[in-house]
Amino acid sequence: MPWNSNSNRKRKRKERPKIHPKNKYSDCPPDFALLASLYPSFQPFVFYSRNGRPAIDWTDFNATRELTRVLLLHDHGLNWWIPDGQLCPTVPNRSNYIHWIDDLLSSDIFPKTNTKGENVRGFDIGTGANCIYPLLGASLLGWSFVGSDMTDVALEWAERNVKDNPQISELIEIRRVKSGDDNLSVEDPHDGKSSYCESKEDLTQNADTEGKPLSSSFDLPADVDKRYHGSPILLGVVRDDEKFDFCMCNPPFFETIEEAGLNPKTSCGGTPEEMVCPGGEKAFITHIIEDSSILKHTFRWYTTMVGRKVNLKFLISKLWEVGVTIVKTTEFVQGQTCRWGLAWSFVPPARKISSLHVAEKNNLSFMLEGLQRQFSAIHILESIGSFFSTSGASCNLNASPFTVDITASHDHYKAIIKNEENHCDRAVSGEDVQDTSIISSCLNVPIKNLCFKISVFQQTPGTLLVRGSLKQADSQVSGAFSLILQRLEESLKHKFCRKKTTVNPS
Ligand SMILES: C[S@@+](CC[C@H](N)C(=O)[O-])C[C@H]1O[C@@H](n2cnc3c(N)ncnc32)[C@H](O)[C@@H]1O
Repeated sequence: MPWNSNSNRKRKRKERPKIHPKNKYSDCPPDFALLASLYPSFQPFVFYSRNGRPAIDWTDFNATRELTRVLLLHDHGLNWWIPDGQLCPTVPNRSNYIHWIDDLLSSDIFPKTNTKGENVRGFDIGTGANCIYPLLGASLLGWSFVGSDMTDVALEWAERNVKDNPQISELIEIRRVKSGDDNLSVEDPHDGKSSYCESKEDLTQNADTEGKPLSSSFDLPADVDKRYHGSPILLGVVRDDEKFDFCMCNPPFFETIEEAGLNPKTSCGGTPEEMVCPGGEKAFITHIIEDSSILKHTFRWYTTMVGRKVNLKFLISKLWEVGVTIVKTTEFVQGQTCRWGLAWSFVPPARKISSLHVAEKNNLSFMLEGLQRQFSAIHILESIGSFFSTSGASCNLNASPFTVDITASHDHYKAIIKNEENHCDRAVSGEDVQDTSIISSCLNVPIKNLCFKISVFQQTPGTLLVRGSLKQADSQVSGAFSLILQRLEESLKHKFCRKKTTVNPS
């Protein structure tokens, strides 16, 4: 198994390039011999293989649980335990997800609302008895959390794991999601009283006769049983007045417990309640997407783990259908296990506005991700040509090396901007109102001829980079150039990517 001798470490690190660089274990995997010498309770689980390397039996639940306990204690100062059979998390693996969320929050994709690390508030969907994400997020980064779950054992042990760590206990609230028919309320396990209850009417506005949510865009093809019909996930659990920076989720991945018990090489426990839900992760995450399309700006980022790549593709197409503004994915690899991280948001990206202020730039680029399969670089290039030529600008298209040279007068420029305003079903959020007023003032200032080149580069299948290079150095002209590039980006995404251009205000 991983994390043993130096040579093995090097080999494994090469094989597992996806461990996050900020992960405590990326350069320094756990040292079993050291841990065994420091923690006598761990010692019985460590043996030395023929080549003298310390190892543990990964098929022994007690061994993996004890390893998690000592790692949380030794490296994070956390007291932790779970009862027999509950899902046992691997600490390096779970830390990767936390660091990825930290990257999302620190990126400049959206306008900042939090100073890094301050008052970041997360929601862990299905925190489990192990409560691993709130414990790691609070101890590594000082984040506060609501951790939801619905089984008695998960709630009882998550509470215990929080209380046993007084240094961070104030940061974590464990919230009960009621299961069963009367599942439309949540309880605070501290006092057992219902702390929130959305009216059944509100929650079943789009419901069938059995109270199961109905949504045209979410119906899983011709298989009613595969639609999620369990307890509420976000809607009905999150309170009206709450805002979060992110939510995260390690969902019940499987449709049956037989499917769940498929990895004979490890024993990480996991009860049917933890591992299984009707329709599996596809149905569970589809329901999160459905909730997010109603809750919208309640969360800056919605995130989840996805266990199967085929589901990832399906879920990404659902996201574009509901009008998200951005989708991000990553891969979490550890040993033999590979999972994906999926993140989305309804917040308008900051770049749209900031590029107006960063008007001095002569080279601007954007990505076209999630291209529909039938389109390639040549289609994009031709579309770029017609985007400019319909406004009267002169275009010289070169199919090798995929460039278009454009010369546009002030009138052409005005036509490009106005045409696209009419064509695109543009957003009406506050930011876009501001955007529109800046555009009007830009259009009224006469500019010289604009000369620029647009180049198209293939990145990966389904992803292209479009770069615009202005041939003049003039701040007034580069402001107009920036606007043109925005319009081009909107137009191409609208035409070629599976994404709606409309951003509905929440
Ligand atoms: C795979 S476990 C994840 C546990 C923990 N977060 C981890 O990563 O090890 C999934 C958890 O989701 C919980 N769960 C299932 N449906 C839920 C719902 N509607 N709301 C909240 N939790 C739910 C299960 O009880 C279980 O604890």
